[in-house]
Amino acid sequence: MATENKNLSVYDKNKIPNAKDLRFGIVVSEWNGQITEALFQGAQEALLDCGALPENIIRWNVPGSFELTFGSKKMINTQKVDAVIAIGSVIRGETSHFDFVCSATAQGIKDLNVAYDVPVIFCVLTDDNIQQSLDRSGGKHGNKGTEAAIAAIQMAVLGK
Ligand SMILES: Nc1c(NC[C@H](O)[C@H](O)[C@H](O)CO)[nH]c(=O)[nH]c1=O
Ligand SMILES: CC(=O)[C@@H](O)COP(=O)(O)O
Repeated sequence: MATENKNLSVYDKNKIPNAKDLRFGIVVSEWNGQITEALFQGAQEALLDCGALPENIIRWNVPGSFELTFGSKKMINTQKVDAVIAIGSVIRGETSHFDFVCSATAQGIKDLNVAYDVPVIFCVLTDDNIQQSLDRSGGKHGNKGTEAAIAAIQMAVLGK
């Protein structure tokens, strides 16, 4: 199902575990800050709505999406979190740099999920234009940050 057929912000709170005892790290890329701030707001609001305590949400900023892997690894190694949400916005430019940044970021975050026992949620928009990014960070398709927060809660309690 493509995003256009699903609202990223819709969740059934009754089916989501309470997050009051969970600690979350959120690593936010500063590239395309208008978009990543909206994604962060969506994620933070959903975590709080599901019972997370404000003091249990630790936010770090990194320069760009490529640095999300290192930032998430350092968050895991130093902050005793139950899940990490990696937030980024990559928008295609004139060159193939987009492909390398997207691929490296996706692979890097996947590698963290293999190497560590802390889930790292891929909340990185990889869009062809700014409108697609706006539509997925609080626009007509909802907020990917909300979706990522719900996934973070679900993965944090998986197997417990
Ligand atoms: N063009 C975008 C970037 N580029 C920067 C890289 O992510 C990285 O910070 C740089 O190559 C230094 O290592 N990053 C984004 O997050 N979004 C973009 O659209
Ligand atoms: C995703 C990128 O790195 C891209 O926005 C950079 O733009 P350009 O390919 O025009 O240098």
